[in-house]
Amino acid sequence: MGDGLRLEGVTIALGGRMLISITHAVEPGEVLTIMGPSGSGKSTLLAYVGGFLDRVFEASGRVRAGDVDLTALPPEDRHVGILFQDPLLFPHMSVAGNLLFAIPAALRGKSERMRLAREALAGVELDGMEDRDPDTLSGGQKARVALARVLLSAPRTLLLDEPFSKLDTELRQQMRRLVFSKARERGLPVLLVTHDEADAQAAGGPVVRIGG
Ligand SMILES: Nc1ncnc2c1ncn2[C@@H]1O[C@H](COP(=O)(O)OP(=O)(O)OP(=O)(O)O)[C@@H](O)[C@H]1O
Repeated sequence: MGDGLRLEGVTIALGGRMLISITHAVEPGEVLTIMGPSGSGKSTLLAYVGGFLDRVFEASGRVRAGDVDLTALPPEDRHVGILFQDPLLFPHMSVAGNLLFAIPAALRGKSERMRLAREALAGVELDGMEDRDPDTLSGGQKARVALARVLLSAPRTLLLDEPFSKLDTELRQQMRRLVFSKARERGLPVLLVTHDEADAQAAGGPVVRIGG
């Protein structure tokens, strides 16, 4: 089981106006849903956790994963996995290429890397799709490749920025189940940003409402 995530006295302001003020603990496998009107600062909070907040914002407070203070680390050392609205697959690489790219560099053996990529594809019910071009996949399949890729990157926490919003109702339900079950299996704490109350309900965890 992984570590929990703690937001400790996190405040983010823009031009002297306070956008976010939050203290919250997220248990391993738990989803904290963050809701609020457009422009309230939801994506900004994820950027702070990921370490890529634009310098125009004034931010303070700590983000900890277990005993590790993520705020003291550069983004590449935080091991934070992110899924956005768009799957953001590299179009010039095969599905396997997109997956291999995410595997930590320390795992160098080619056949071992390929085995992990195949296993990750099977884990999102895309067995045998490794040679396909992303362009030839459906929206739901692309979303699952993006999920497989983020899981392969060995994240210690998952940030979800409206990752279901472009999927139709049925696919959205499937994708929610898949993402939340993977997070539970691996004991990953999750921050989910969404406008959709049904996402929050499916996530089953606490909901924080910001702004408005
Ligand atoms: N790089 C930036 N420079 C200046 N202002 C920014 C920047 N990025 C975001 N903002 C502003 O910060 C505020 C919060 O934006 P953010 O994207 O976090 O909102 P959000 O709640 O995620 O909105 P939405 O639901 O529309 O995605 C907004 O007023 C936005 O205009």
